Amino acid sequence: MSLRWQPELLDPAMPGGWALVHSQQQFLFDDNGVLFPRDWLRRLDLGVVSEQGLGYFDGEPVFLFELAQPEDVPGARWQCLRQFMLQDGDRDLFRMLGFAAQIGTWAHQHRFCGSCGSPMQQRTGERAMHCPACGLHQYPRLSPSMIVLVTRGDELLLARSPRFAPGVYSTLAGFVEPGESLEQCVEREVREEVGVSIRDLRYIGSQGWPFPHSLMLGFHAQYDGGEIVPQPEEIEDARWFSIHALPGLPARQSIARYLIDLYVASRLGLEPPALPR
Ligand SMILES: NC(=O)c1ccc[n+]([C@@H]2O[C@H](COP(=O)([O-])OP(=O)(O)OC[C@H]3O[C@@H](n4cnc5c(N)ncnc54)[C@H](O)[C@@H]3O)[C@@H](O)[C@H]2O)c1
Ligand SMILES: [Mg+2]
Ligand SMILES: [Zn+2]
Repeated sequence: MSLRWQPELLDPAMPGGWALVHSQQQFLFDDNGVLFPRDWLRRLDLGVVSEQGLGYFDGEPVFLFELAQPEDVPGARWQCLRQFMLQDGDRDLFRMLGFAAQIGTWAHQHRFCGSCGSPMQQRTGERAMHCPACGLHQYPRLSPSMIVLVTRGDELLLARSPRFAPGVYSTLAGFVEPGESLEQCVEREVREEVGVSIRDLRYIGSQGWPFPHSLMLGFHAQYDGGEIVPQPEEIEDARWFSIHALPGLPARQSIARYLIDLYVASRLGLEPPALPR
């Protein structure tokens, strides 16, 4: 893995450095990019709700200014995290922004103790919020989610959610529920979303996914039985597609796309793709 982006717990009391400005899944940027001199940003007097030391980009310390809402800054604009992902450029930059968005949103949403309502404080020495009144600790939130490509020989079961861009179909995904194993989650989600049963579940790989705080655990599975019945509201359409006539597919940077490309490559005897990180 590349070394341009290295997360690390930096003390915000440290002087200088660069800073990202984040609010509601958007980042401030200008002609020089998303990193601004931190001391210059300080003088703008923005509505910062949390400042976090994130790590090193190209060896330079990077901090985060989390704002309550996106504010106007002369000469700069705001752009969604998803847009940065789709600009097929710098993977390290996107990994840094994905990390920053998750830490910033988490810090913003844990300013007050969920147990007693007191203001929380940032802990020194670990990435956690701490309630001085009742002792509660809160760590950055991660939601394990499974994602699975169901296949039947040369056919792939792909579905579309009403949220997708027109014509795009993808693999099935869903959040793990308390008490369930990943295997049970995959079987349940496939049953709920398309009504079919599966067998020969095989774990393929994982991907951190900052929309909004998922850890994607990717599988291949074989179709076992049942007719496709799309889940009302969640699934607009689901069908079998031949590997020779695929519809619009998810972004190259997603593990959804990797699961599809990997299977197609194996059927066609092609070189396997690399797991996006
Ligand atoms: N990287 C990829 O390739 C890829 C592809 C597809 C989906 N995903 C991600 O997988 C995750 C799950 O996919 P889905 O949207 O199909 O899930 P899903 O099928 O479980 O349905 C989403 C709904 O589940 C509910 N929900 C249950 N637990 C939740 C939790 N912990 N956080 C938020 N909502 C919760 C909400 O009502 C939400 O609207 C999402 O974060 C999505 O962005 C990633
Ligand atoms: Mg789903
Ligand atoms: Zn408390």
